Amino acid sequence: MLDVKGISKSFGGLKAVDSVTMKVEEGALVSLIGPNGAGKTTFFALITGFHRPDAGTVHFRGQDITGWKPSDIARAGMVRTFQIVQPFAGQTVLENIAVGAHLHHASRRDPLDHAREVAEKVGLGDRLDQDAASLTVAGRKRLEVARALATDPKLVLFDEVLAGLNPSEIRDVIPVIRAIRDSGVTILLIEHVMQAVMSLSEYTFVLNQGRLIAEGKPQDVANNQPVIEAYLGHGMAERLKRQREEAGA
Ligand SMILES: Nc1ncnc2c1ncn2[C@@H]1O[C@H](COP(=O)(O)OP(=O)(O)OP(=O)(O)O)[C@@H](O)[C@H]1O
Repeated sequence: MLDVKGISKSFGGLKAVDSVTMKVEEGALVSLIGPNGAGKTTFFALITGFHRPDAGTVHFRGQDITGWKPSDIARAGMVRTFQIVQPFAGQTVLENIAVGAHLHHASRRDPLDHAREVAEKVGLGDRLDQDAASLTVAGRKRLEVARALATDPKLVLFDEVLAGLNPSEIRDVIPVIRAIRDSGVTILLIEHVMQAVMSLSEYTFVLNQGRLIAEGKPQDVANNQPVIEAYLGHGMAERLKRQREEAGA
């Protein structure tokens, strides 16, 4: 479905994304993790057309989409969410969702009907007429998911949709994400909430300082020495191992 080869992006002297290669299969639910500043959001921006790569290619559903505009990539079926959710002020939840639906359904069907269906899916069905600006953080996150879904994506990129939520809100949203995948949408998510990474994703990619340093099943990746070092600092993997051995001895 998604085939990224050797993609790179520098800002001044900083290599934010450094020759990253990644494949996501159709129907997968995979995650992209890494410490702050690792390049995750920049990677999303590169593959969805918000930044132009310095090098590398992006193929989506067999088509070379490198350098395409975000709106054309969305029309081809790939959309991203944003970390900072900014609803259109003065508009209702329904209207906010319908903006995304309009992108695809202008000539086919009523965008408001489609938006209603999407709102149900993400648990906003009872808040359709509320001013979107009055939603709580959790509500705004659901709205961001809904706006992406309203474009009828084949692949959706979620950028920290669980950030800022409390544990019970996270528990509520995890089944929503799973249901989206089960409805046939492929998902790649950036996530810091490890509970979600572990329980949701079947496969994980790890970025550090712009480079892909590990990939595999989340449980395996979490025990991978370079990954532990990237998160906790140099020498940490060895120290943890020694602690575990001492505790077991
Ligand atoms: N537009 C920009 N101009 C200059 N530097 C940038 C720009 N966007 C990102 N960077 C830098 O690129 C690096 C990667 O940033 P990015 O936001 O992609 O990381 P991230 O992994 O998403 O981090 P976080 O988990 O904190 O969101 C950082 O050092 C950041 O400061």
